[in-house]
Amino acid sequence: MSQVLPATISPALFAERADAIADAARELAAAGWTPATSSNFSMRLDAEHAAITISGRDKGKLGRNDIMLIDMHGKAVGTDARPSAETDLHTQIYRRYPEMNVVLHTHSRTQSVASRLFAKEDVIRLEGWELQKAIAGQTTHDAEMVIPVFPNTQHMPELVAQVDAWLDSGKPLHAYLINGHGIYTWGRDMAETRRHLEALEFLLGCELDLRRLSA
Ligand SMILES: CSC[C@@H](O)[C@@H](O)C(=O)COP(=O)(O)O
Ligand SMILES: [Zn+2]
Repeated sequence: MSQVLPATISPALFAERADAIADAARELAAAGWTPATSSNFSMRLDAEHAAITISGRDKGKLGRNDIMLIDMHGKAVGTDARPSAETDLHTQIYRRYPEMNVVLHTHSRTQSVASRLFAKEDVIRLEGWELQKAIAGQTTHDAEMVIPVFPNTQHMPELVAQVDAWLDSGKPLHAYLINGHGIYTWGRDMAETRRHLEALEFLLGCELDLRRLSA
């Protein structure tokens, strides 16, 4: 499946972003966070376009040809390939946060179990962990960081509406879990987004351990 680029996007830029996505995906897959073709990854290219993983590919074996171009409404651009089934959750972040350039979604065991356990409470409240400072803008362990857990659905507009409702209420949002599904987080560049994802994986694991030990 070939990718034709609009004249405004240089092949070098697309290749660089596609390689960055594939590299990150390979590393996250090696950590066991993308089982059975799950997870999806994207990077903004300009105000109107993003590069995103093609749906259904093994995320541990991605190359440049597994990444495609979309517009900010989630439509394929210059290819017949099918973008991630969860593309709308990526474009929503790019539309709502013009300063964000990377979105990562994974399905680790820790993320999956935490999403089920904390779904009853609708949110996970993180407080007192030094690693909260790995999230951009967080300056102390001594503040509460709230990660919502949204109900899962196969109907993407419902998920988008849940995230929109949270954002419209004015509450901060650094990441969210989807119940029984996984995590979404984002950042200004790949390094920041990877840091967010790693910190959240660690913090969710700590919260699970605390629940287990205090049961
Ligand atoms: C293989 S089950 C996981 C999928 O349903 C989905 O949640 C996912 O993360 C990957 O979907 P994809 O369409 O490949 O981006
Ligand atoms: Zn998913």
